[in-house]
Amino acid sequence: MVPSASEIQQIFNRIAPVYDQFNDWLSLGQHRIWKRMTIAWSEVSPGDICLDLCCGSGDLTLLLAEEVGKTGQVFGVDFSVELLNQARQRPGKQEVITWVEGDALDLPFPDEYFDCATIGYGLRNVKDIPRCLSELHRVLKPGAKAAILDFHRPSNAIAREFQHWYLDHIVVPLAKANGLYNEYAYIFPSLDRFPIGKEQVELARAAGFAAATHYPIAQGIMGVLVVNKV
Ligand SMILES: C/C(=C\Cc1cc(O)c2ccccc2c1O)CCC[C@H](C)CCC[C@H](C)CCCC(C)C
Ligand SMILES: C[S@@+](CC[C@H](N)C(=O)[O-])C[C@H]1O[C@@H](n2cnc3c(N)ncnc32)[C@H](O)[C@@H]1O
Repeated sequence: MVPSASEIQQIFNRIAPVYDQFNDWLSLGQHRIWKRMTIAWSEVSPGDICLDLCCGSGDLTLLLAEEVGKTGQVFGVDFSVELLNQARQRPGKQEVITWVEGDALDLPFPDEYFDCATIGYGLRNVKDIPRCLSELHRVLKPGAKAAILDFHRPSNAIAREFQHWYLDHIVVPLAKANGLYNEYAYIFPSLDRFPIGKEQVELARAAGFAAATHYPIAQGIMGVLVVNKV
């Protein structure tokens, strides 16, 4: 069964206390590299006004904040109050960041407001991917780029087998031991129905992005969709 938006919100509120620690453990620290690659693809520059959509505990938001310098601004948007609370407490360049409790499907920003944007592990979790992409397109300035990091279903059969095995035998048991079985068991079905790279490119074009490229990373277990509003 596909969870409702409020069930998704509850999943992330419940995992908030362990979210960062689990990401480090489960990815053996690799998610930090994938997030730095995402920042590079966003082409963030000093002085930019940036959006980190579905910011969660704020990894990408804090990385963007390092790049925009003193004159830039970064907005981190999420609908999980508990993850936003974690984000607010983290060390880093908080002075250029505004944390916003909001819905990725109905963004509280004017048209053409942002110079660049990121989404980390958010697109797969929203209820309406075309609408999320269309909102992203609306709030970006002409010429702006966005980089969207998420799980991906590898085309290589060995990598695909490994991904299934890892989710079933490492991720879910660790979560279960910490009373979070349902929350982490949700990752596999959400990945199973998530469009693959080629389909993501088509969705981005339909949302109005003139250019869109999907880059598989980590043997195709993850991917970054880079979109450009021309
Ligand atoms: C970054 C990670 C998870 C983010 C994440 C995303 C979600 O949508 C969730 C939904 C519900 C609960 C939690 C999450 C959530 O934490 C961690 C990802 C780890 C991966 C499962 C795979 C890591 C595999 C390897 C150890 C790296 C292999 C690299 C290689 C080159 C093959
Ligand atoms: C897996 S977490 C990713 C957090 C962070 N971006 C990262 O890379 O670690 C997915 C996030 O998407 C948020 N999310 C899902 N649907 C949303 C929506 N409609 N509006 C705002 N946030 C949403 C969740 O609350 C959660 O914080």
